[in-house]
Amino acid sequence: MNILLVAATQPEIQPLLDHFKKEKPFDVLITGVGMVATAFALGERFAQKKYNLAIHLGIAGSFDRDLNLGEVVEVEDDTLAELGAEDDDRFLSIDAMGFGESKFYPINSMLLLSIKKVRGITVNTVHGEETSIQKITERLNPQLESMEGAAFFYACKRSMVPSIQIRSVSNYVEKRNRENWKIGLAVKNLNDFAIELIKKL
Ligand SMILES: O=C(O)c1cccc(C(=O)CC[C@H]2O[C@@H](n3cnc4c(=O)[nH]cnc43)[C@H](O)[C@@H]2O)c1
Repeated sequence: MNILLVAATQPEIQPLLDHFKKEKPFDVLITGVGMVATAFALGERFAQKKYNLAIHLGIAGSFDRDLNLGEVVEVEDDTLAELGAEDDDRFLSIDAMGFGESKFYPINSMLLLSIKKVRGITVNTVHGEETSIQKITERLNPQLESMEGAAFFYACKRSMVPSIQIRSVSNYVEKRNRENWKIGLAVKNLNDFAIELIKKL
């Protein structure tokens, strides 16, 4: 089975790479941060090689205070939150404009994971201001945000590659304060989970 592990940055999956140092039963793609980098890197890779499963691993911000910092979750749908147009004080999604779709899903990977399933959004600009957080909460009520997730699902859908997105909460979405972020904990929990998952595949 050809498995592709995808991450925006290498530090997010370094413990896993160290664990499987000698023999990696998967390929690795470090895309760079953001949707554009992710879509390009995946398009390029999928044109070169056929995969049976792509797994996106990364940290993320949570809108949902019922999720703990460091909690590992599966993103069950992911929306390109900024793709559309302003119509005075209303936001018109790309769907409403009739130009396409903004919400993407994993392609059935047949994996049943015993972690929470959450609604994600994907953004170019990390939310860090109260009014914008309130607005996006009213419009899409997301639980999690990342800068790559929907682009990952999009590329997998276009190439018909079974996909799964696993994220660990590094911070709450709030007025920006990096001191509150628990990146170390999130990376550790994400990698512990992913190592066990890969061993079972
Ligand atoms: O500073 C570090 O040590 C460090 C180690 C690993 C990763 C990072 C990153 O900053 C990764 C950026 C990555 O994280 C996602 N992310 C995390 N929190 C949020 C958020 O609140 N809103 C949106 N995205 C978030 C994002 O997908 C970035 O690609 C640092």
